[in-house]
Amino acid sequence: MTISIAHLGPTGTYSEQAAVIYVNWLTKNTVIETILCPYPSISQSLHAVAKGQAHLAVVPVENSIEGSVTMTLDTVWQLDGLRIQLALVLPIVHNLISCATSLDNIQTVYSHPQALAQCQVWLERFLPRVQIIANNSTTEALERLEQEPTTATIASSRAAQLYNLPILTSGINDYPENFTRFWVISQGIPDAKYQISELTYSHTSLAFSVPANIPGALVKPLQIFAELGINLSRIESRPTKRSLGEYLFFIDVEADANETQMQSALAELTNHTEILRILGTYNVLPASVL
Ligand SMILES: O=C(O)C(=O)Cc1ccccc1
Repeated sequence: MTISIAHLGPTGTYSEQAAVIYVNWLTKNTVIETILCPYPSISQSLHAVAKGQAHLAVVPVENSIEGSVTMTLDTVWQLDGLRIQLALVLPIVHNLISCATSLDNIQTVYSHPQALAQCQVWLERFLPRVQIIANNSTTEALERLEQEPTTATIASSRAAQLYNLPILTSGINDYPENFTRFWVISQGIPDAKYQISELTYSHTSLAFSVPANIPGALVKPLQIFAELGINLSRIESRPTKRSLGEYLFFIDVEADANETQMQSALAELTNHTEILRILGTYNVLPASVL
């Protein structure tokens, strides 16, 4: 069986790097064969899965410095039926890739907004006068660098290698401890063949809207987990896009959705939420696999 895996392209993105790690793990642990399919945006890779054009998508969801990748959260909410099969966390090391011989010759820097944000102090210090242009991905502008020696891109060393381009300065992220969490996402019911086969799952991700914008609307959903002694590892709000000040909540819970306590929590949660989506119950690929 061959499955297609959508990811943010063109080739060499951090998302592709995460997809390759997942593919290596699949190859070692299953008989599944894979084909990687680059898409021009995170949203398009998720739409490809929703439309059945790809079996899976590997998308960034959260960075330890910059926080949520809002495009991922918004699209996962919008496309009902997507399921998280697995998570993996990748260390991120950004590099300034350019054919310029010195920083003084650079006029424009391109990259994905997350990468630009993760290097903003470095950029202000070493390239305070350059024009900064946000792209859909860290690799979108790489093909122009050879023709435009006054431009640079922030991307991975793997990307520099793939495009045969020089790294002018390496390790330019503002914080050395820089990690991004990726989700492996499918459409429909969870599928054991894409997951780490263990008896239980370590995480469950939920998203919900609350019935009314009233005092305490969020307290009750949170109280359910507190009272059952279930730990939350993340909470994020996003605008509903219906009216100013109305939010959706994304919650990661350190528990298996199939456990009895979680089943009670989820049943109770339906009484205190407007729309409740269980985005997935899954494990995290161990760091030893990276
Ligand atoms: O543009 C990429 O390479 C991506 O995969 C998005 C991204 C950007 C910066 C850090 C992690 C993921």
